Parts: sequence; structure tokens; C-alpha cells
Amino acid sequence: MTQLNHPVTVLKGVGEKRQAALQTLGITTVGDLMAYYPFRYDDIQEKNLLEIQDQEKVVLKGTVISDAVVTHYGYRKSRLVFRMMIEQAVVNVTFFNQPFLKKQISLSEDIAVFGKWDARRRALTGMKIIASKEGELSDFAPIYHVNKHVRQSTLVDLIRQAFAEYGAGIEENLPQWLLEKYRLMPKGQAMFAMHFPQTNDENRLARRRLVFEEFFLFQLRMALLKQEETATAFGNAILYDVERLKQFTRQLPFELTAAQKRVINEICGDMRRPNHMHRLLQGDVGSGKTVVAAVSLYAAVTAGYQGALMVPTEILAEQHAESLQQLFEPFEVQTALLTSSTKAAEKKQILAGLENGSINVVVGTHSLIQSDVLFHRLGLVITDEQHRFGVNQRKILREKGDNPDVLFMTATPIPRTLAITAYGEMDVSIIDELPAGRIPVETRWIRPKQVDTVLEWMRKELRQGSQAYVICPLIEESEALDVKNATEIYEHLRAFFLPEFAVSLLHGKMKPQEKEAVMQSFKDNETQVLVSTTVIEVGVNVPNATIMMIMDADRFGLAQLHQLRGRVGRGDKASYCILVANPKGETGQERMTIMTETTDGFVLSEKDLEMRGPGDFFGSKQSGLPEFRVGDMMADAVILETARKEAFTLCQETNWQKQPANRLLAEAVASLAEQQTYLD
Ligand SMILES: Nc1ncnc2c1ncn2[C@@H]1O[C@H](COP(=O)(O)OP(=O)(O)OP(=O)(O)O)[C@@H](O)[C@H]1O
Repeated sequence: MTQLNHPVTVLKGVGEKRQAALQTLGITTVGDLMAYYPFRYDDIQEKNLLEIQDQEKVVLKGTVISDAVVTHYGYRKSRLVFRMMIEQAVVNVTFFNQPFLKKQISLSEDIAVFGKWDARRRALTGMKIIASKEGELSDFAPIYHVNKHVRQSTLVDLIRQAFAEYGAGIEENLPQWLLEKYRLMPKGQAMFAMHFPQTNDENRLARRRLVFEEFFLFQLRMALLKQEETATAFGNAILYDVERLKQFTRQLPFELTAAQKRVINEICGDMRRPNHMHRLLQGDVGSGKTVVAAVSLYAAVTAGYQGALMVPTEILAEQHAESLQQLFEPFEVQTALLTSSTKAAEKKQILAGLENGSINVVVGTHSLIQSDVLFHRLGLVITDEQHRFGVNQRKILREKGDNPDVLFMTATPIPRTLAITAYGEMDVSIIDELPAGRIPVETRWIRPKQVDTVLEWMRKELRQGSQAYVICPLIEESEALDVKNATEIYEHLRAFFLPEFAVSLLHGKMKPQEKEAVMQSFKDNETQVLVSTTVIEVGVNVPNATIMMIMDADRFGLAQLHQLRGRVGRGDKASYCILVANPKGETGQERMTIMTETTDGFVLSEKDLEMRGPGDFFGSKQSGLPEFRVGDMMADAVILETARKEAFTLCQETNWQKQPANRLLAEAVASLAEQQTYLD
């Protein structure tokens, strides 16, 4: 055990009570204390008193020139007064109701006080003593997150003590060549300078070093995971029939885009290799991922394997099953649909077919990962909308059959900084091109009072043979309210459009069969207007629908709005997206404006990330994003890229973990693996 692992009780002044107090901040060892970095610094550079505004909060630094005098008054009230000399000026300092500060104020010593400036009286109402001992008065005072159990000054004292006594025990865990290549500050020095920097620059360099280390270790872990995932020992070489595959793509109703061809080649390359595929396919809405999935599944079938496509909702499962069936029919591929509403007798047949191999491709929801689903020879698993599946569900699916290759598809373009962190262990393919002939969806932002005018316009469009979606927001707090809201809008639209056009309603509380029936009648153009909550957000494909109206659009995030908008503009007709919103806040207004300015999912994703931050980007706790201690994925994106590059290069070296220079590095990565169970 290194000394840094000693409990905090080895420090002077830490008994059981303080130990418990520190524990509330997550600090148990001396090392934890040293790595408990400040979240900001008070800049206490000298200021010209004449420049300070009245009532401005400042830190003043000077020499104590009078004893501190405490006077009590009223009920338990007190006033502590002393004078300090700043440059040539004398300033009165008063603290109210903090008589205990007296012992920190000694005649002739330097002191720095944070407080509110009274310009007329040239006096400071003190709020806090920042530093009072000699040697502590650098220009930056660290400010830590503390709570009612631990005080700033206690923490500073303990951290100083920890460094004084145990600082020498901090071992360098990055190899020398890396330190030299990127001029990184040695670890011990950097940790110290995070707390007590002398200059701004020193602090910047210290932080840079620690951010690099944090990202580098994380990416090494990713590189190792990737090696494990793709290890030859676990995979199948799916030797598909190139000729049959070519025939298949030739009969598609359209020419594949260059981007589709490229990603199909990447996927097929993975399948052919005996290594295990672990790939993420990103494509903007409507970029044609489904057909890429179809070609890949067909490839597996020509090699004598089965394929599975797993999606998050029944509506999507139905839709995909239907389009695959159409594509596969002339090629004698047996396709089945398995969801929780599949009838018992049919389910029995499907299960038998999967087990004896007579069914080649199965599409389904979570039902696919139930333990009674056995495969004859499962070679490829594709999951759609990957971040909606729990990590464990994906794992169960991967372990079905004989370690199938796995392809994850997502329609939310994930900005690179996030992708290399959240999915850092995967290969990534990107479809960055839409099929030719698509007319960009025209987006308008209107106020609620304009709705009726827009409905008049909508009626004219419907007369041309179009169909429309009207989306009501999900009211998270209350599903009942949600349905009520949707129902009201539905009634309003019915009153408006009947009898000329049929209006239907879809919401999350309906039974699967009901939803299916509503969807089907919309697809068949029996209903022209579909009022829905966000259940249709992902993947629904009804090319004849050209109008998307989103109520209270400011309640949605950019990525979600983009997904919804992606339900139209899927054919060759001009399409429209109407955002109905009256946003109060600036961000809401900004979101609406951006939506009207761009239809590029990658641009919107970057914006979304910028506006919401990495934590909320995926909008759920399943995001798999780690919490970094010092690093900030966005602000430190350049360091992140560099660290990733170096980590993946190092990982290519055989036995790098065994080299003496990398011993500590290997240990650090191993302990990281223990903490990051979310990756399992
Ligand atoms: N290369 C192509 N040329 C013309 N049309 C295409 C092409 N590829 C796909 N399509 C058509 O574009 C539409 C959208 O394709 P698909 O449903 O696969 O998109 P997607 O990427 O899954 O989008 P989303 O994530 O929005 O569901 C479909 O109607 C599909 O038939």
C-alpha cells in the first residue's frame, strides 16, 4: 500500500469526527484529499482601491496594522474590527458575528480578505478570510466545494499538510516519453499546483497535465476493451457470397448512395474477418440505414447464418419486418416478426423456426432477448436506436448463439467528442449523405395564435393528397395529462377537418394492437392527419406524409425535434415542418431559430451538445458517459483527441503492459476498469 492510500486519520487534527466529515465529501485517504481539486480560485491580485466600485465584492490583500477588537451587542451579535494597510492606504475591516476569526488575525502579518467594498467610507465588510498565514499568500486562493461539515480553511490546512508529509509519495504514472513529447508537468508538481498555483500559467499547465492523464487512461481502457471485443478467438468469419450480394443490391428500387456503399463495405469487411464486429453505424434521419441493415443481414444469410434486427418499439419492428420481407421475398429469405404481442401459437412456430434454422432473419423488440429464444446459427445482430437499449440487454443479445457480430445503428448523429467517449471502444461508420433528389424540409416557427391560419393552409395541402403528423409533447410528470392534452388537440382537429379528412390519435397508453391499427390506417392513407405523442419519434417511414406540425416545440431538445422532423421529407415531394411555440427563455428561442436555419443533423447535434452539455445530450442515464474529474470533453476536445491517438497507438504494441516503464500505467487502467462497471 502506498502512503497515499493511508486513511486521512494519519494527518494531524483528523480524528473520527473529522474523518466522518471528510467522508461526506468523498475523501477517505490522503490521496483523495490531494486529488480533491478546487473548482475555482479567488484571484487576489492587488487592486487599486480607487478602481473598486462601491458595493463590489473583492479580495483585498494587505498587512494587519491593529489588533482585532470584538464588541458584542444586542442578542448574540458581535462586531470584529481591525485595520489593514494596503499600499499606502489604511482600510477598516469589519466582520459581523464571526468573533472566532480573531485568532486568525495577528498584528504585522499579511492577510487577504474577501468582502464588500464601501467606497465612501473606504472600508470593507469582510465575508471571509482567504489566507492569513505566511506562505499561503499566492495570488490565487483555491475555493473548494464544501458542505456544512467541513470548512474551506480546514480543507486547505489538511491539503497543505498532506502534500508536506506525503507529497513525495506521488508516483509518476505516465511514461517519460509521453511527458517529453507533450511537455507534460510531472504528476506530483501538477497535483500541487492545482491547489496552490503561483501563476495563472502554472495552473493551466497543471490542469492540462491532469486532463491528459485522465483522458489517456480512459482511452487506454477503451482500446483494451476494443481489443477484447474484437479478439479473433470470439468471432465468426462470415464468408458471404459476393455474387448473390451484388444481385441483391442490383434489384433494389434505387441506386445506393456512395455513403451507403462505403459503410456496407466496412460492415462486410468486419463480417468476413474472423474477429468479432463491434461497430456503430451513425446516419442522419432518412439517410437510408434500413437498407444498409438489409444488405448486411442478407450477407449473413448467404453465408448460412441467421440475422436478427432488434428495435425499441413494436411499431418500428412491424415496419422493418414489412420492408425486409418485401426486399427479401424474391431471394427466398424467410423473415419473421417477434414482439410481445405475437400470438402464442405463432410464437411457438417462430421459436421452432429459429431453432431449426428455417427462419433466416428475425425482427423484434425486447422479446428477442428472452431466454426461450434460441437460434440455430446466429451470425449477425443489428440493434436500431442503440442508446434506448440498456447495456445489459445488448450484452445478452450478443451472447446469444455463437458470439454473433454486432452492429449498432443510431439516427442521432453523435458529435465526435462524445462518440469517442461514450462508444470509444467501437468502430464507427457514418452515412453522411442523403439519397439524391431529397428536397430539404422547409421549417417555420409560428406562435400558437397563428395555428388556425396554418390549419387552413394544411387543409389545402391535404387536398393535394398529402398527409400530416401533429405532435403533442410528452408531459413527463403526468402521463394522464399527456393523453388529455393529445386528446384535446385531436378533438380540435377533428372538428376542423371532418368530414373531408380523417383524423386519428396515437399515444403511449394505447394497447399495441390499437397502435398498430392506427399506424396501419395512416400508412394506407385511410387517415390523413395523425395526432400523436412522441411515440412516433424514431424510425417511422410514411413517405406520403409531408407535413409535420409540432405543438409546444420548445419543450423538445434539438435532437428530438430533428428526429421528428425526419418523419417528413422522406419521399420526393416538398415537405414542411411547423414548430408551434411561444418560448419564454432565450435558449428556447435559440433552439427554434436554429431549427429553421439548418436540416443537417450533425450541425444540430453539435449545437445541442453545446447548449445542453454532455450530461444531458443523450437525455437518459443509460448514456454510458463517464464523469471526468478534471477533464471537460467539450473544452478539452483537443487533448481528448491527442490522448486517444496515443492510447490506441500504445495499445498496438504487444505486451506494453509488461514493460517496466508502463507498470503504473497498466495498474491505473486496471483499477479504472474496476470502477467502470457500466461498460459491462
Ligand atoms: N439510396 C437511396 N436512394 C433513394 N431512396 C433511398 C435510398 N436509400 C434509402 N432510401 C429510401 O429513403 C427512405 C428512408 O430510408 P430509411 O428508412 O432506411 O432511413 P433511416 O436512415 O432508417 O432513417 P430514420 O432514422 O429516419 O428512420 C426510405 O423510404 C428508403 O426506401
